Amino acid sequence: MHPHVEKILLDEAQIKERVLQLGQQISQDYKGESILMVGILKGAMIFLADLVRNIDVTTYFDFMAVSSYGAGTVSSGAVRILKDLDKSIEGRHVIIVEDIVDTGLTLQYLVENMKSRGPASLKICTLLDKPSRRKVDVQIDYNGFSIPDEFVVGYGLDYGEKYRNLPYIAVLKPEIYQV
Ligand SMILES: O=P(O)(O)OC[C@H]1O[C@H](OP(=O)(O)OP(=O)(O)O)[C@H](O)[C@@H]1O
Ligand code: HPA
Ligand SMILES: [Mg+2]
Repeated sequence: MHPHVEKILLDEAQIKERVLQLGQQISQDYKGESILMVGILKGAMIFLADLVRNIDVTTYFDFMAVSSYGAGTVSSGAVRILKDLDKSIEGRHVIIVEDIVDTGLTLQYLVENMKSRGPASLKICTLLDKPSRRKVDVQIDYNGFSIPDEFVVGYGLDYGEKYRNLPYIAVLKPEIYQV
């Protein structure tokens, strides 16, 4: 275990099993269609990479990068586009892939933004949901795990850009968040 980690919330085996289930469910729901998975950088990168390997319908990728947290643990509330999609999503079956839905502000912005581009359908898939922190109502179609109100890192999620490479989802020791 990494020395900065206080506790592991979800270990590698739990994540692997749930990601497999989500992939199977998406494959079933989109049978005969092709899907465009839009990964939200950087956090969703690892989840997306594992998820798509469990999907057996025709799958395309695109990416968007937005940022609202900067270096801290509190959302600034203002969502900035750092990288936009490469191509039009008009008429496509789009799934937004997120690592976590916390206040919901990022997702609300993304859903409104993408709906205006005329996809054939739009669904949301997130690995983690922190429902107790929600500030705006957002509909999640595929959720890996609901977690308590703790700032988590690992499996793509960062604190100050660190810890994304941990293979599990963990909470850091309090003294790490304070510095
Ligand atoms: O529901 P919210 O309160 O809006 O929080 C969720 C968003 O915050 C994180 O992104 P971040 O801005 O940290 O970018 P990152 O993925 O590059 O770390 C996370 O990846 C989600 O996109
Ligand atoms: O708990 C979290 N961890 C990392 N990034 C986040 N962005 C929103 N919530 C979180
Ligand atoms: Mg972040």
